[in-house]
Amino acid sequence: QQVRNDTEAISLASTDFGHIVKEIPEAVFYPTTSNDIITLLKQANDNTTPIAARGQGHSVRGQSMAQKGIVVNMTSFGNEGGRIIIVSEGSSFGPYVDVGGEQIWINVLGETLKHGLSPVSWTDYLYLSVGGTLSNAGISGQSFRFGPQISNVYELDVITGKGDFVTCSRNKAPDLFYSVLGGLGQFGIITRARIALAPAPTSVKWVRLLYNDFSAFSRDQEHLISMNGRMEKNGVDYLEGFLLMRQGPFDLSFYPEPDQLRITTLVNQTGIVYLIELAKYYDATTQNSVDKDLQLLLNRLGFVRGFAFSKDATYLEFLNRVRAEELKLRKLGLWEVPHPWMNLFVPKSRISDFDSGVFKDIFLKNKVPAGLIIIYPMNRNKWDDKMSAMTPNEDVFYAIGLLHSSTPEEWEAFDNVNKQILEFCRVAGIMFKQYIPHYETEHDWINHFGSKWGNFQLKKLQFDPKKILAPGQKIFNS
Ligand SMILES: Cc1cc2nc3c(=O)[nH]c(=O)nc-3n(C[C@H](O)[C@H](O)[C@H](O)COP(=O)(O)OP(=O)(O)OC[C@H]3O[C@@H](n4cnc5c(N)ncnc54)[C@H](O)[C@@H]3O)c2cc1C
Repeated sequence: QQVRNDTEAISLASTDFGHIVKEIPEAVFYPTTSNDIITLLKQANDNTTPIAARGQGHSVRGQSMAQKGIVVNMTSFGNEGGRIIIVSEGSSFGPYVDVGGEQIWINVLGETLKHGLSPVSWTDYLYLSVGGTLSNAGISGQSFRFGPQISNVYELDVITGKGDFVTCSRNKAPDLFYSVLGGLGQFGIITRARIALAPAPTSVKWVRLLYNDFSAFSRDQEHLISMNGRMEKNGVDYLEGFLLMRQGPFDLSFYPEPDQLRITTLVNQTGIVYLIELAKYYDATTQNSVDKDLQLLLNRLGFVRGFAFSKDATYLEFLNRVRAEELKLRKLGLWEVPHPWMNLFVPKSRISDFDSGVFKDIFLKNKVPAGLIIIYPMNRNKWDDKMSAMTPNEDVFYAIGLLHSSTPEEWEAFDNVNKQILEFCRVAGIMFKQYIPHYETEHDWINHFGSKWGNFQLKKLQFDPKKILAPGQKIFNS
């Protein structure tokens, strides 16, 4: 059945991973072909019905919801067409894969690995849809070298808000291509993406290094991302970072049991331990040299001696690492809980002020439970400013994820901490950008898009003049 308004379909479409916002649609539409979506969008234009594509609903603030509108549940898409994931190896720009916008990245990886190939840029968690991550940017520890996922797209099929089917790329209908990438679902529904591939490694050295000093930590992170050529052999293949804070909570399961106590002691002594997580990929041809290469690299870094931990994983295990966390949390009933998450991009020139004002003052001093805090730098020249995604205006900026899980009673307290952080940045004049942004007033959106706002508005008029798409973002209907 293509249109459903039963309780099950409606209640799924009126919630998301955030468990904070609830917006109830009139109905949920289950398309199988592009024509289904075209017909729906043409009708919706006639009636000005709000329409939201829902990939996996892993937004945290209702971005894939449509109050009194129609949610397009993309999971049914492609079921009749058979064209879901196709790997092509011979082309002038190298191997690529054509994937449905509804596909989740774990399945893209599974298919491409059968050919010994893999996308190069990832998100930490792979059960997100291609259309959903390309509507934001898609970032992870590979972004410093390859850019976000949106930098690795060759072509898209998009059904615009007007209901027109358009194949677009840097050369063909480039306005639509650039608008849609990072475009928060405002211009069209992505039904296919052509994504760059490269030979896949088989294995990974997965390393964590502990620091008790922020400046040594950030210096090393910035040094590691400066080695960012596509074929770079001496650097790392993945780089992220985390915080371990005295007040917790933190998870020590990565580390050998005999080391866990001394890690806890280090955290208690210093209050905050900064942790670099890096990975070096290898395969049969490099397995004899990878340990030596890694050692050479580590010798030059300033982590606390004796606090380097390494393990081997398959490439698949490593990329799919968050799945193991998900399954653990699900078992404890801690996955489907409120997630008042906030992600920021902070310019390198102000990162140490952010450390003092947010990590040391707001969190540590006030003993605020910190949840998972992720922090790692990226190179802006790997992003394409013609795309809709926003970054700070500096060559290097840090992605900071403040990923709290909470009880239904407590999420507002965490959200108040988020507000305090935003206020701190405002007062300190830190020119950050929100990633996976959440704003509720036009004024804030104008501020977010800065000099791109005029063009963003124009493209909205061109591709979705009735402003029916992705109302849950609250950009044009706040
Ligand atoms: C556990 C977890 C880990 C995460 N880790 C990362 C990470 O490491 N890096 C990162 O970058 N992000 C990460 N995210 C955030 C994630 O990338 C975004 O929330 C993304 O939007 C989720 O994809 P989705 O398929 O669930 O999208 P949805 O929540 O379903 O949709 C998001 C937006 O995209 C629109 N949309 C959905 N499908 C389409 C389509 N086919 N065409 C056009 N628009 C569409 C929706 O209307 C909505 O506005 C994480 C999220 C979670 C829950």
